[in-house]
Amino acid sequence: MDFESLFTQICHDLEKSGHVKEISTRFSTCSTDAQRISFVLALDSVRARFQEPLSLAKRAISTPCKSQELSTSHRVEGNNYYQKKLNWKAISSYNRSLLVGEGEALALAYANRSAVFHDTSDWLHSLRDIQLAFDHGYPKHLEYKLRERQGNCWLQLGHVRQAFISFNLARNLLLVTTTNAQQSHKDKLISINSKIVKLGDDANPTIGVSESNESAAASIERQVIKKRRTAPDLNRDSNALLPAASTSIELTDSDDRGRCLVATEDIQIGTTVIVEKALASILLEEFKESHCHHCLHWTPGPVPCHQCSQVGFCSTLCRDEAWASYHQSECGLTDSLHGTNVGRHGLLAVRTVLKVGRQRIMDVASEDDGCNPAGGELYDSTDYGRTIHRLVGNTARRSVADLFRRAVMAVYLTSLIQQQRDGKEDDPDEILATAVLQLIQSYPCNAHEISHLAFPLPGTPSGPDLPSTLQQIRLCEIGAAAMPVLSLINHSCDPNVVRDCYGDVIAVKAIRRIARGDEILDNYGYHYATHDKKERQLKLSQQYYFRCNCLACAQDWPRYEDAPKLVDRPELYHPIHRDIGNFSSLSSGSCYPDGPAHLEESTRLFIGYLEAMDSDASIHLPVQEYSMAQEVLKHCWALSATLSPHLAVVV
Ligand SMILES: C[S@@+](CC[C@H](N)C(=O)[O-])C[C@H]1O[C@@H](n2cnc3c(N)ncnc32)[C@H](O)[C@@H]1O
Repeated sequence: MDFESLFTQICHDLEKSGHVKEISTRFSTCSTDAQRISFVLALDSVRARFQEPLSLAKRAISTPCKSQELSTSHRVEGNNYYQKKLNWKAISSYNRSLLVGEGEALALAYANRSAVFHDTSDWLHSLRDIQLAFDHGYPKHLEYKLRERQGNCWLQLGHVRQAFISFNLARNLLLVTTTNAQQSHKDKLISINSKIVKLGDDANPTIGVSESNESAAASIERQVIKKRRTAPDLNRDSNALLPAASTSIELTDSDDRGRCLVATEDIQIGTTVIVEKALASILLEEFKESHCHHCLHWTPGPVPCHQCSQVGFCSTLCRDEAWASYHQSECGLTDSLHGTNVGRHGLLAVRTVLKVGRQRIMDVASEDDGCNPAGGELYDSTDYGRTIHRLVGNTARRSVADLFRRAVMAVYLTSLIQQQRDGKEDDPDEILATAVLQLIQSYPCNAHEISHLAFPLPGTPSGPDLPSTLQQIRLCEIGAAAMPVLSLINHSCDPNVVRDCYGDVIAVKAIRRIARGDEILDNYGYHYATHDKKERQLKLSQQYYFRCNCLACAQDWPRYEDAPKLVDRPELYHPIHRDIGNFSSLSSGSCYPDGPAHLEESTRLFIGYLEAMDSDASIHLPVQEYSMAQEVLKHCWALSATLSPHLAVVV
C-alpha cells in the first residue's frame, strides 16, 4: 500500500484526536533516531493504520506466485515471435515465462530460449539455458534436440570434445526413441552421425560423459560471469586507509564542507582514482527482465528466483549469493515494497539493513560514539559501521514534520520486512527501524544512481534500418547504490571527476586536470552547463542542505548555450568541431561490442583537446568547446562501460 496515502490517513487521525500540537512538541524533543522510533511505535493511531497493509503483505507472501499456466501462455507467445523471427520479442516473452514458471514449464521455457540464443549466435547463453532445462527436468523423449543444439554451441565455442560428447548423446537418445521409425528421425540421425564423423577420432573423450558435463556446467557459468563488463584498474596501488581509492587521493576534513577527498599528486585527465563496489544496491522495478537483481549487470537471459516471480539474475551464482545474503528475507515481498512508492532511497535503506543483518546493526548501534573521524583510520567500503552508518544525514537541518514522516516510514518499511510466511506476529524491531530511519535521511544526500546506456534494438521503431547514431543512445537510471567512498566526494557545479557504472561497481575518472592538494569534486546532478545558478542553488539547498560556492556559482557562469566559443583559436576550434562531427555520426554498428578501437581513439583525441585547453593560461572557462569535449569523453567512457545492445527501455 502506498505510503503517502497511509501517512495522510495517520495525520487525519491525529488531527481528529486533537493532539497534533502536543505530539509535535513531544516529538521535537527526541534527540536521537532511536528516540524518534520509540515515539512513533508508541502511537496507537500509527499501529492501527498499519494493520491492513501488513496483513495484505502477509497474504501476498503466502500466495504462490509461480504458475505453470501463465508460464505456458508467455512461452506460446514467445514461440509465435520466434516463428516470425522477432528474436528479441521472443526472448522477452520467454523471460516472462521463466519468471513465473515452475517444474516442466520452466524446463521448456529454458529450452525454447536456448533456441533463440542459438539462432542469434549467443552460444554461451544457449548452452547455459540448455543446462538449466536439463536441471529442471526437460522431457527425456525430447532431449536429443537439446543435445544436438548443445553440440553445435560447443563446436562454435571451439570445444570439440564437449561437442563430440553432446552429439553422441543426441545420437544414442535418438536410437532409443520409440518413434525412430519416422523419416524425420532417420534424417536427424544421419545428420548427427555426419557431425560426429566430421569431428573425427581426435575428439573422442577419455573422461566419462557425466563427469565432463558437470564441470562443463560450472565452466559455462564462469564464462557467463566473465562476459560482464569490468571496471578499469586504479591508476596506482590502492590506498591502505581507503582501499577503494588509489594512493593519488586521501581522505581529509575541510572547514566548511565536512569530510572531503583531495589529490596527493597531480592527476591527469582520464585517470581512474576510485573503483568501488556498492555496499548495497537496488534495481528499479522496470528493469527486472533485463538486468540482474543482484549485480545490476545487463543480461539477455535472466535466471529466475526459485520461489518468487519478481526477480531475475544474470547467473545462478548471483541468484545463490543474493538468496544467502538478503533475498530470502525479502522474497515474496518485493511487490509489496514497490507498492509503498517510498522511492529508491527507502528501498535501498531496506536492502541495506537486510544485507548487513540485524546482529551487525545491533553491534554498530552499541559501539556508536557519534564521532565521524576523517582520515587516520581504515575506511573500508565493506564495513557498514564505519562508513554507511556514519554518512551525513543533515538531521539537525530537517524540520520536525520531515523527521516525523521519515520515522513513520521507517517503522512501516521495517514492519513490512518482518512479515513472515509462518504468520508470526512480531512487534516492529526498534533496532532495524532506527537503522532504516538513519538511512532514509542520509541516502537522499549520499546514495548514487546506477545508470546504463540503452541502445535501440533491431526490431524497435528506431532500428535497425536507420543507422542508430549516438543521439539515439540514452543513459537510463536503472538502480541506486550505497557507495561509501564515493559518498565522501563533495559537489561542484564544474566537477573534476565523472562516474561510470559497471553493474554495481562505479569507477571515478578525472575529467579535468587535478593539481596536488585540489579537492576531488563530483556533480550532484546540477551542472553549470545545463542548469542556471538560481536553480542549482535551490535544488542543492533543498536536497543537500548546503550553499554552493564553486567558481561557476561565484562568477555566475552562463549555461552552455550562452557560453563563449573558442572562435579566436582556430587551431583548436576547427579540429574539435570536426572530430565531434565525426564522433556523432558513428553508426551503432561500430559502437556495438567487442571492437571499440574507435572509442579508444576518440578518448585519446578528446583527452588531448581538454589537456590543451587546461594548460593554456589564456583560455578561461566557461567555453563551449571545453564542455563539448568533456561530453564526448563522458560518452566514450559510458559506451565502453556498457557496450551491449539490450532490452532496456530506449528512446
Ligand atoms: C555526499 S556528502 C559529501 C561528504 C560530506 N562532506 C561528509 O562529510 O561526509 C554530501 C554532503 O556534503 C556536504 N557538501 C557537499 N558538497 C558541498 C559543497 N560544495 N559545499 C558545502 N557542503 C557540501 C553537504 O552537507 C552534503 O549534504
